[in-house]
Amino acid sequence: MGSDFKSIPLIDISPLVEKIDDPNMANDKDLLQVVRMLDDACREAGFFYVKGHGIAESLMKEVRDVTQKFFQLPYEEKLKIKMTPQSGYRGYQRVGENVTKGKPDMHEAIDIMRGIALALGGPVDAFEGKTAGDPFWVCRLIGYPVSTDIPEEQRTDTGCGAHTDYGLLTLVNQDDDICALEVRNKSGEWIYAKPLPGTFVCNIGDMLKVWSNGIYQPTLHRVVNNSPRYRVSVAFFYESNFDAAVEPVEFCRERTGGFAKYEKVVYGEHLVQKVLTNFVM
Ligand SMILES: O=C(O)CCC(=O)C(=O)O
Ligand SMILES: [Fe+2]
Repeated sequence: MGSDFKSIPLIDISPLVEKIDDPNMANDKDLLQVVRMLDDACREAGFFYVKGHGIAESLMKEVRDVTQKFFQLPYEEKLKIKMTPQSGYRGYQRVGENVTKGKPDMHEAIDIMRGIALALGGPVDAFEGKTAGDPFWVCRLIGYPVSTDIPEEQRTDTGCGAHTDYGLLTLVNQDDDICALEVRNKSGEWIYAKPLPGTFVCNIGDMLKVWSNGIYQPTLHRVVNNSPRYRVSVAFFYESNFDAAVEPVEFCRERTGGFAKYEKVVYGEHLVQKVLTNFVM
């Protein structure tokens, strides 16, 4: 579990995308090969790139361009959609408002999500009648300013401090010409997840560790924008339902000595605990 990987694998998932609704998918050799590569990547690095996902590179770029445009607006404009408890913790977060391990992160962001208001006791009506049992996802648009554009008294050296993601799987559409996302291997070296145009960088989160009884381990990562340009990324977090009780599944327990290495976790509780320690208002 975990290794001294020096680079992050790139996986062409087109056989999987093509056959995803095919009842005979389990007999497809190309598809099985993709599944094997995904399995290896989750065991070794906890990180992988995907191509062949079917989303046009032009659309991925457009999403980043719109994100960039929003963050260029005057601060007063951005504040019109400010993230508050009343907004269900959706909306705009200024530079320094997000905190990782006690240190303010040098990024601004917009969170678009559902479910979390219920978990945090926010207004349920903001969520169009959705209930706690609905699948949970969060989309986060992130901007990392050039450090000299941040007032010196606010400035730290990290765009986003070292962390693992909370949920199951994260997909990141990152700027295609700025190297800033770093992933830690077992020896403690930081390996760049350098941009590969047209790909998503994917990584597994804390819940997949519990579910797989530790066969898959989430990997620490951080963002440091040392480039002379503003960087944007768009992250999609795929998560457990907030009321889901996640525990090691039986076939993973059998493969790892027969007993559960992790206790049952109610996802909403894990999330609230992590989000509240990551947030200042
Ligand atoms: O901006 C990135 O490339 C990654 C951001 C990240 O790790 C996160 O928001 O959890
Ligand atoms: Fe992350």
